[in-house]
Amino acid sequence: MTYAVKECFLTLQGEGVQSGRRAVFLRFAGCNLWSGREQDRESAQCTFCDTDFVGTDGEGGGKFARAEALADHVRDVWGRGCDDRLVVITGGEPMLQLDRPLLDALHEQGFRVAVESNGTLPATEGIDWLCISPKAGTDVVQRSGDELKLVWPQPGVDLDALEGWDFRNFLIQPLDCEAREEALDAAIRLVMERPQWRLSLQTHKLLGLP
Ligand SMILES: C[S@@+](CC[C@H](N)C(=O)[O-])C[C@H]1O[C@@H](n2cnc3c(N)ncnc32)[C@H](O)[C@@H]1O
Ligand SMILES: Nc1nc2[nH]cc(C(=O)O)c2c(=O)[nH]1
Ligand code: SF4
Ligand SMILES: [Mg+2]
Repeated sequence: MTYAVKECFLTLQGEGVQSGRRAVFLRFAGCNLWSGREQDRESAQCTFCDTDFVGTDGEGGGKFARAEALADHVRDVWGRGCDDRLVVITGGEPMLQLDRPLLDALHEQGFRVAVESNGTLPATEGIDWLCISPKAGTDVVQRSGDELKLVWPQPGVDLDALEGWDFRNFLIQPLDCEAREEALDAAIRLVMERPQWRLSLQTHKLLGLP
């Protein structure tokens, strides 16, 4: 399997329960809910994406013919001499490309592997931290994991149904858009009304980190 990587860089995890941790971000190219082209955004299944995941031309991106070569690249981006290695695999939609050989190769290099997925594809066995971020109107098949991170507001989402899914943490993340202040207010209101949810801010954006 050849892996198409948009970019691979070292930063802090900005979102969710693990936010603030040093992590290599491995961003795969391509998504099953949007082509990534602006002219297709309105007709896409996911219309609010904040990410460029098209092609392999980003920092640390490229095509990798073997899992071991990609895991070596991730290790090099992490740097030498630090333990507690963490890689966050995202995209695009990572479950289009993340397979068992890559998970094994990353574990072999001493990484804990976190994944950010839209949940429309079943997660590969062996992921250490699974974050699912459902999109309204899509068929989410992956209904268990470590954190469910819902971008808000999203018309058409059934919160009562989501609360029945098997997640250890329920997070609400304000939609980054022109109306971001209204989105933040709506997210805070939701947490005040439903205390099992916690606020997730995109702290890397506040900090000017990638
Ligand atoms: C770019 S997505 C890639 C992973 C996967 N495709 C997914 O949607 O979960 C990474 C995270 O950013 C969130 N996200 C995307 N666009 C956003 C926006 N405009 N505001 C807030 N969060 C956003 C997604 O919901 C997801 O949790
Ligand atoms: N710093 C930082 N943290 C993140 N957490 C999830 C991200 C993503 O795009 O999946 C992301 C990202 O793009 N940057
Ligand atoms: S599913 Fe994720 S990567 Fe795909 S368009 Fe939506 S937010 Fe972006
Ligand atoms: Mg991002």
